[in-house]
Amino acid sequence: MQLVIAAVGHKMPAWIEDGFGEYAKRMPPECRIQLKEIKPVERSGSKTAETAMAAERTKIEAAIPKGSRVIALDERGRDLTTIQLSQLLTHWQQDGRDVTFVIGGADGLDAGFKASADMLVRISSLTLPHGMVRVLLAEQLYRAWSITQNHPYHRV
Ligand SMILES: C[S@@+](CC[C@H](N)C(=O)[O-])C[C@H]1O[C@@H](n2cnc3c(N)ncnc32)[C@H](O)[C@@H]1O
Repeated sequence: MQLVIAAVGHKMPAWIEDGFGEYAKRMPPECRIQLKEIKPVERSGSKTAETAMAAERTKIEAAIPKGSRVIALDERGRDLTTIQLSQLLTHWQQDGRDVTFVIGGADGLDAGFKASADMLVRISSLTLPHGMVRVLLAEQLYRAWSITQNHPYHRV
């Protein structure tokens, strides 16, 4: 199983890249995180947020591996505890399908895309900057994996 993070946004500041890299590099080969950055669609002239998000949706869908389970990140999504995430990770590893987490851009994710995702998940009920979401997600995936391994990183 491969974990993919498809994230609208590129040219992130070094502190985001370092933070993401710190957790991504800790993941074992059988649970590697692959980051696919999607260049945001330019917001200009008559383009509405909806038009831009629809164009980003097309690029996001092109980045999702065929057959992958899709988890959309959204502040209105379902709350998961880290333990629940670790249980999901175990389940995903057993069924072997890739899992793609999708992080939207400045305006968020296209409504139709969110409706079609397998799951809508939030990290908090606060609106977070998209760069920070990829760092927090990578840390939570590492923490969830460490729980499945009884690794001392996670303390109850
Ligand atoms: C700046 S936010 C977009 C905010 C946008 N106004 C909205 O309503 O979704 C950019 C992306 O970061 C992710 N994001 C932001 N806050 C989040 C949270 N609390 N939980 C999960 N994902 C979040 C989502 O994928 C969102 O599309």
